[in-house]
Amino acid sequence: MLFPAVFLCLFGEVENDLRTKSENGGLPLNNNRLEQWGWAEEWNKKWIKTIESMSVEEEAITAAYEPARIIADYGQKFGVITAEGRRFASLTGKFRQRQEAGGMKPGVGDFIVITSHGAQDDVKVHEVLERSSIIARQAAGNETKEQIIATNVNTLFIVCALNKDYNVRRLERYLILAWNSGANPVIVLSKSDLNDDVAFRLAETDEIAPGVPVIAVSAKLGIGKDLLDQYACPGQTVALIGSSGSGKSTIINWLTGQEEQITQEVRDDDSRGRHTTTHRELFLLPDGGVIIDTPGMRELSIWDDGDGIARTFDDIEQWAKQCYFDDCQHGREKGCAVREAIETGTVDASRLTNYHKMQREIAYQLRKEAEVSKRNSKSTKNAPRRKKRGEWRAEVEEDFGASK
Ligand SMILES: Nc1nc2c(ncn2[C@@H]2O[C@H](COP(=O)(O)OP(=O)(O)OP(=O)(O)O)[C@@H](O)[C@H]2O)c(=O)[nH]1
Ligand SMILES: [Zn+2]
Repeated sequence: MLFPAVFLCLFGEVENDLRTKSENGGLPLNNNRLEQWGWAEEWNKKWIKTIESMSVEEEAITAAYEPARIIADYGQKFGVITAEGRRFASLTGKFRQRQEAGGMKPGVGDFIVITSHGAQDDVKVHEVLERSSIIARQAAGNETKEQIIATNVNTLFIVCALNKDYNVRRLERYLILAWNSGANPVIVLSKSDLNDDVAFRLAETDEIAPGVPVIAVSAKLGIGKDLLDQYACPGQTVALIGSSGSGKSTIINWLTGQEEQITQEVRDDDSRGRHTTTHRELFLLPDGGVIIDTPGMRELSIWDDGDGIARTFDDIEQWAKQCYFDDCQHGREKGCAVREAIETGTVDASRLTNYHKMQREIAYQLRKEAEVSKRNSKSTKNAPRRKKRGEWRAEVEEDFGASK
């Protein structure tokens, strides 16, 4: 046994002894509630690491630290799964201070360290375990800020309907986000009943997403569920992203076997109402595993801090290595291998256009970010007003124009 301390009883009797801080290494074998919600072996290690790095905070003097998972974000409060079931939780004062000082914000999917006194609303969030993946985008509006969509996701379903919503350029945008997240992307072409030539669309999508599984499903006709089930299985966390109306909620209902999303319990006490709770929630799948719904996106500005562009446009980057000039922009330069690939029909011209566009967008974000931090470091008194609508925004809307 690798971690003899791991299986000490953490959930049963709470030991008020401070020894529990270092000894309560993880989950007892006979408690499978968090395992149902995606807790796997790797989290035991992360749990020990986190607990050992923490001091004993005020709340932890009378209650031991316990693991939990965030399943919903209501703003001030979070919906969490603890050993006892669903609870509302809030950040400790110390955590909030850290966050206000620019520290990280917990997100849906996070495994966390809590203290609980058994009461419904008394759960405190002390710490977040190191994430295995972060699905994030550039926050809507003109702020330069990362917005976390979901964390600790194994597979990301990029959902695109096989109707007029279908748009390969938008899929490329989602792929950049996916590759940056650390989750494995799977493209799900939904509403296959609305298309007469699904095989054509599958092939077309394959071309722009080398190495990414592409599947077609119809929730309406019940076709392709087995293709989704291979990812949505025990111990796995799946999240869905895609435009508004692409069929994400319908897929969740289909996989969970629920007509209504099963959040009533939490929603009843949620003063912020129905709308917010139908979004960005984590649901349990009947055979194990969890699935996260995310809001339909009207726009998606990518937040590139990884190799998302390089992986999404790997074919272009490979051709570019063969260009005559190292700094070739693939315009009219002599000996451009990318142009040649386009002329021979190997690469689509609009794919190159999108590649340039995504690079411009990221460069613009980075410039803006630099400006903001420069401005923040000076007096804010004479700071120039923000532009209302940047050029990048118009380009994002162009990609999302067809969707609601
Ligand atoms: N024909 C057909 N329609 C579908 C299918 N799946 C979903 N729809 C319809 O598409 C519409 C949008 O589906 P939703 O599941 O609400 O889409 P969503 O992506 O969750 O939308 P947001 O919540 O706005 O992000 C609904 O009217 C569904 O009935 C399908 O397989 N075939
Ligand atoms: Zn070139």
